[in-house]
Amino acid sequence: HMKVHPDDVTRVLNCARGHDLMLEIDRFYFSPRKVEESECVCYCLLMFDDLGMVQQWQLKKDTLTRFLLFVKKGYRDAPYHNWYHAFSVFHFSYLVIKNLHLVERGYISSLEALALMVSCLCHDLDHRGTTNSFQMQSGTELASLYSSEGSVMERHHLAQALCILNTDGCNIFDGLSSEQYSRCLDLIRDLILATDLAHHIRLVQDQEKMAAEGFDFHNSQHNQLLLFLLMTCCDLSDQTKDWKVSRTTADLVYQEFFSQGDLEKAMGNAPLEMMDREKARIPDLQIQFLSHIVCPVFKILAQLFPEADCLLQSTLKNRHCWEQASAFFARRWESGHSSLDILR
Ligand SMILES: COc1ccc(Cl)c(-c2nnc3c(C)nc4ccc(C(=O)NCC(C)C)cc4n23)c1
Ligand SMILES: [Mg+2]
Ligand SMILES: [Zn+2]
Repeated sequence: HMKVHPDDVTRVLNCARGHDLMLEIDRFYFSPRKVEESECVCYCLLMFDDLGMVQQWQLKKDTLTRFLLFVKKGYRDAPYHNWYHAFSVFHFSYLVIKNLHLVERGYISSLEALALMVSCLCHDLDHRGTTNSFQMQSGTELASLYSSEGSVMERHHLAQALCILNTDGCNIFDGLSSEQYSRCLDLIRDLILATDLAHHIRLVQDQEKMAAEGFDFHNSQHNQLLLFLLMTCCDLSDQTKDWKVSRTTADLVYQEFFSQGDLEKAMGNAPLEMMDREKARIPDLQIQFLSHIVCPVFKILAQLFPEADCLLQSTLKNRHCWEQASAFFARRWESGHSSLDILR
């Protein structure tokens, strides 16, 4: 089973002690993928501290460090769904809490902010780089455990998160009252399960209605819809960065998709076109994904928070880049070329 060495904890605590937050780490345009892997855990500590959470929730730094190291070890080295994805999703939760002033303005409570950040860190734990439908179709052990409830992978990510919290010396919430503790675990459960895109697609019309009507601070439904929206925004946040990050992320996602497609073909199942390396047209698929999923989500966020307009603009700019790439490839596909090399 996963182990964390005491020297690792000491090394992170020493790193955090003398460290300031990296310049501009709290800006929306900052890409967390630039942080050295060996410094990520130290920066998680600094971000929790920067938001006053260490103080407010009496988080013990050695417990938090051990928890973070277990979470980092809990991710596999899949092309996309790895520790860096978790770290960047967590970083974006820090950005929205800090830059949209979510707690001070009363949109979410400080406990919800804590649960949001911890859920982001844990939301894809032990991901194998394959989808929920792949679990069901190939009858994996995770499907046999969770397929009756749906959201197979998300239930596994949640189980892994709870397992780490129950590991000796890793319960970061042991400074919370029993009422706060159970509320926090309920939030983490709902927030991790909300990262299933199928769950998001069921809710997005309600979220659009909420943004159109205006956020109602006395409506607990609006509070919950906002928390789920924030989880999806964090999970898709690579698409709010510059073109190089957006394109590189798409590369990694399609590495996973095409590997799954290869597996499905080997098993005699026909993969979705977006998973078939022989058929997928990445620029066109990305235009669809940005148009149908990503841009609508950041449009809702920008309607609720004017400061978030820059995020919507970035996703629209990235979609435009894919449109130009698609037009370019359409000409090349006519003349028989097919590699994406020009995008390097
Ligand atoms: C928020 O939860 C997730 C879960 C899993 C993934 Cl891989 C992603 C994700 N993160 N970045 C990407 C990029 C750049 N392209 C993607 C293209 C298609 C899809 C996809 O799942 N299409 C199925 C359809 C029913 C929507 C997901 C993509 N994606 C997000
Ligand atoms: Mg996921
Ligand atoms: Zn994710």
